[in-house]
Amino acid sequence: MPAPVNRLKQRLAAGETTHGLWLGLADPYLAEIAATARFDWLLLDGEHAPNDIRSLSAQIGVLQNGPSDIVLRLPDDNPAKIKQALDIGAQTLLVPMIESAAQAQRALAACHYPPNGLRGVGSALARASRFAEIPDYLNTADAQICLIVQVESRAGLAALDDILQIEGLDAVFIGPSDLAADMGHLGNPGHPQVRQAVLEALERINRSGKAAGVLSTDPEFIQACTQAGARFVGVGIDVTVFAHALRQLAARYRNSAESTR
Ligand SMILES: O=C(O)C(=O)C[C@H](O)[C@@H](O)CO
Repeated sequence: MPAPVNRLKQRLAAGETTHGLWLGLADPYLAEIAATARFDWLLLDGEHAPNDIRSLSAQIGVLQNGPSDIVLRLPDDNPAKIKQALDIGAQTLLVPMIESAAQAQRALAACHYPPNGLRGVGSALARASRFAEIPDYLNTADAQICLIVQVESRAGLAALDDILQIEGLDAVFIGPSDLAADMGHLGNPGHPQVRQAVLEALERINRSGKAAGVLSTDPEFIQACTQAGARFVGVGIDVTVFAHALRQLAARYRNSAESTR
C-alpha cells in the first residue's frame, strides 16, 4: 500500500484551476465547519495564525478524510518544521519568503528522503505513514509531496526565472501583501504597480509549466489572476469572513444610542 495520492498535486500538474480558503482561526472545530463549504483546498496557516504543531495536527485530523485537500503553510523554510509538517500528514506545503533558487532547492530537499533529499526518517511515529500501517511509505512518499514556494519580494521576483528551473518544484505562489510592502506600498496590495507585478509574475510562472498561485479577496482581481494563469487561487480568509459577518450582524441591531460602543 503506497503513500496517499495527492489529488491537489495531480490537479495542479494537469493545469486545473483550484480555489481555496485560508484558515487562520487555528481551531479543528472551525476547520471542520470550513470543510462543509467544500473548497478545493483549505490552507492551514502556520505563518501568521496562532498555530503550533499540535493545532496543525488536530486540524489535519478532522480534515484528512473530508472533501477539501489540505495545504500547510510553514512559518519559514526551516527544514525541521518541514519535516514535522510532513510527518503529521501534510502532503502539500507552502513555504514563504523564498528569494533565491538555492533557498527553494533547500526547501525541496527538506521535503524528500535521501538520497534525493534530507527529510529525516521517523515514519513509524507519523500519521503520514498511518503510523507504519503503510509499509511502503518511505519509498512512495516523495512522489506525493507537493511543494509550493512563495515569492513575495523584489529579490524573489528577480530570482523567479532561476526558481522556475527547479525540477520537482510544483508551484510558485505570489504573495501580494508582502510584495506590496517590499515595493513600498505597505498595506496596499491593490496598488496598480503591485497588481501589475503580480499578474506579470503569474504569467511567467504559468508559461514555465509550473502552477501559479495567489491569494486575493477581490473577485475582479481573482478573475484577472486566473486569466494570467493562476491555478492555485486563494479566494478568502476565514478570519476576515468571520469577523466581517459578526460586525455586520451586531451593527444591524445596535441602536444609534449605543453607536459609540
Ligand atoms: O503576502 C501575501 O499576500 C501572503 O503571503 C498572504 C498573506 O500572508 C495572508 O495572510 C493574507 O494577508
